[in-house]
Amino acid sequence: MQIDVRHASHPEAVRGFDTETLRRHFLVETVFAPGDIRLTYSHYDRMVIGGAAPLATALALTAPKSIGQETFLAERELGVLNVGGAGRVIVDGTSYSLAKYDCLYVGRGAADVSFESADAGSPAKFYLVSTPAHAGHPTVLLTRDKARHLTPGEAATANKRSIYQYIHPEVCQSCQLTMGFTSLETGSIWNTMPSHTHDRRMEAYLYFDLDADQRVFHFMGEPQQTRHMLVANEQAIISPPWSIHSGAGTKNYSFIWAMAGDNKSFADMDHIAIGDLR
Ligand SMILES: O=C[C@H](O)[C@@H](O)CC(=O)C(=O)O
Ligand SMILES: [Zn+2]
Repeated sequence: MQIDVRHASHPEAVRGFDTETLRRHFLVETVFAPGDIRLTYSHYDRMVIGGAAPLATALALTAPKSIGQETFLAERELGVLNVGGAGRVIVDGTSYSLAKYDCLYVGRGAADVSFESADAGSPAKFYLVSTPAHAGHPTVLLTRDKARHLTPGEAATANKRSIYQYIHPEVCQSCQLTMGFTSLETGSIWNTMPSHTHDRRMEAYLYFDLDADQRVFHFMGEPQQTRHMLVANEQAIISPPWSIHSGAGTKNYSFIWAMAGDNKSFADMDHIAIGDLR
């Protein structure tokens, strides 16, 4: 297991970042390393994102020094969403089967968490998001049919999409974590346009189901100081609370979004008119 610590950047500093510096601070190039767990610890709201990609043997979630606890979830909650083949997450001896697009919420205090693939030839890819938590909520398996399903956007603006909300106040209890995924229809390429910010919460995206030779132009930055990063399949971005987070793909794709901060609202976004972006 490896953990990469990313400190928070002030928006005034980010105005001067070149491409490599932007990518070093805000892009996670390797989320899934076969047979390993890779984590990135962001100091924005202390969100940890990463991937568990088990092959023939199970992978255990241990507590690196950055977490400061005996066990990873001693003071944290965890969301797991599978974007690979079928697999299992074992939490304190209880095994949960996750097909692709299934999600598991693991409450604070779970001591032993491990990940297995059902078939090493078609390995599971568990995307992980963990945030500090000060109460224990029940661990719950959320299959795709349990998610809240929204269908915003239009073909004319190339943003017709399905949003599946899993770790969401109407679906499951959590302390501060919200998590789900969004899938664009063929021919639609824009996510989150018009853009928004929510300084109350940071956000992270994992782009997936994107063809290997295609890319997403991910837009970030203050609304009048936008920058972009070119993102490939199964790469993640960290979105600071002050930043827009919108993407335009060279083809349709999906992405897992997750947020942490002062509330779990989806209704308080600060929208930015397209004409006001710079
Ligand atoms: O604050 C909410 C997040 O940015 C995502 O839920 C947005 C999203 O999935 C979309 O517009 O497609
Ligand atoms: Zn957002």
